[in-house]
Amino acid sequence: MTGPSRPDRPAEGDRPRGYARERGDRPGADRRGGDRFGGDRRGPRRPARPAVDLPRQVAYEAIAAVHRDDAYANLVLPAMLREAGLSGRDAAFATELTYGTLRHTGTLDAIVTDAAGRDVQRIDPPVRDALRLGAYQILHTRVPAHAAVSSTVDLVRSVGPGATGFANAVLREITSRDADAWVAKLAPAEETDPVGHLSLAYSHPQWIVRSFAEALGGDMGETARLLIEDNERPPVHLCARPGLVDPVALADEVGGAPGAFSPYAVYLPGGAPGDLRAVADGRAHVQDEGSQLVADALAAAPLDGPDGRWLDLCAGPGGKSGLLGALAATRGARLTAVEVAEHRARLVEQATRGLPVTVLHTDGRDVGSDPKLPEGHFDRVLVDAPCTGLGALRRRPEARWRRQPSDLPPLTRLQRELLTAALRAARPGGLVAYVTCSPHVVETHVTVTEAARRCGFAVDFVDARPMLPAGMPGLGDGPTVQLWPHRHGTDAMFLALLRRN
Ligand SMILES: C[S@@+](CC[C@H](N)C(=O)[O-])C[C@H]1O[C@@H](n2cnc3c(N)ncnc32)[C@H](O)[C@@H]1O
Repeated sequence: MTGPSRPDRPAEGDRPRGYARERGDRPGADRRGGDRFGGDRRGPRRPARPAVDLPRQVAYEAIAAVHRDDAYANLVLPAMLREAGLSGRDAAFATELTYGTLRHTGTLDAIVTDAAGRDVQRIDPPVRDALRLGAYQILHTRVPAHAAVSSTVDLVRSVGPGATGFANAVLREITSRDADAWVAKLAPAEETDPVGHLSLAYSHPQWIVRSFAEALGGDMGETARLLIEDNERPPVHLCARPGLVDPVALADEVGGAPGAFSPYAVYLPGGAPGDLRAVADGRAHVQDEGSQLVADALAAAPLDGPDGRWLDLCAGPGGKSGLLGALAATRGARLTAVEVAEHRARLVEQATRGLPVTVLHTDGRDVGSDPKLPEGHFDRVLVDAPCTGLGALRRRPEARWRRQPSDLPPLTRLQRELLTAALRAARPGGLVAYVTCSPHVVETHVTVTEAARRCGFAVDFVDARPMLPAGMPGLGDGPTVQLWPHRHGTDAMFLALLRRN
């Protein structure tokens, strides 16, 4: 690996002048007391001349906050956009830069390492984040290369002034190839190391590529299509709550389109769904179509005997409880929604206001010991278990780099315990839906099989496929269902339907 020759490359360990986090300075902060984006908090706001245009400055700040403070991009970015007064195309550009850079970080880091001739981890963090942002613009946007380079060098001038020459040289080297040519140079051969190849080509950690490939039966071509989909901007779906609004009418109202599969889904063209009247007044909520389908499948499954007591054992923040609560209202049933985290239990209360839902702030594993969660009591039980979230990576751009294989053992233990509790909560003949937004087989098939084997009473698998819309393609051989972004346009939700005997 060689880097460009550059006499002005900072020496290893050089801390650029003026960069003094230990004094409380933050990259981009105005040392005279101004805010991050040029305002002066000590006096009346006056126009400031930022070194970099605001969308790039905001994207940089969001990326830096994710890496420096372990922030979540989907939480910090909207606040930063508001603070900077960005909207419309500028906000969309800042969002694209932030999310795109975070998603592609693995591949961008390999390219920066090669172009710099030094491991990206040894570059000062503010300069490193600026280079990632610059590399993303060069390789994945229509920003002209010279503009991407000069704006990034301007950014480095404010966040790591000693490194402008270095940044300029690295970025120029990156412009020497397009994204495909960089992958051809740096990725291992597809034939000898397919996982390593896909990992570098589509910017996912190898262990995640391996787990997707396993869940897709070893089909590397399909795995590649999934990884590509994970790098796209995810669609926004609304759930038109049954009994409260018709989805076609809702689609008209919001300028969207009825969904392809869920009878409640409306696809939004863009914008801020939180601002919609239908969401504010509780006729609809934001929810991936796959989440709607798995919750609806539980409600749709045939059941002998009473059908008035429904339970959601992992309810926060309340998306599936919102749909199940609305369905319960149309069928004279009542939903008990359990959530262990207090603030999330409050979110469930907000999400189910006006619906026949009782929210319990308690541990779902307390079935049998909590008098409000008696054993053998419920007709339909949902356990939407805490999981790695590998099926929703397109919605959380930094998540793929944060998750580790070591997250699996504690999560799968909890999943087994919650599913066992759900089976105990169901009455004989009652139905349990086990759901994850992860396709990792350890969280799906292994968890379900183990819990069913060890729960202490007989359990049957119910074929879940007929509970999904007729004609829905790509549902596999059953009895469980795995949805996929690249097949169905949904998050990768897993569903197993069990009947307690
Ligand atoms: C995947 S989320 C559920 C999403 C929810 N069903 C929805 O559609 O909005 C899992 C939830 O389970 C909660 N949880 C984790 N451990 C729990 C436990 N022992 N008992 C009850 N809830 C638990 C988490 O706090 C989290 O809110």
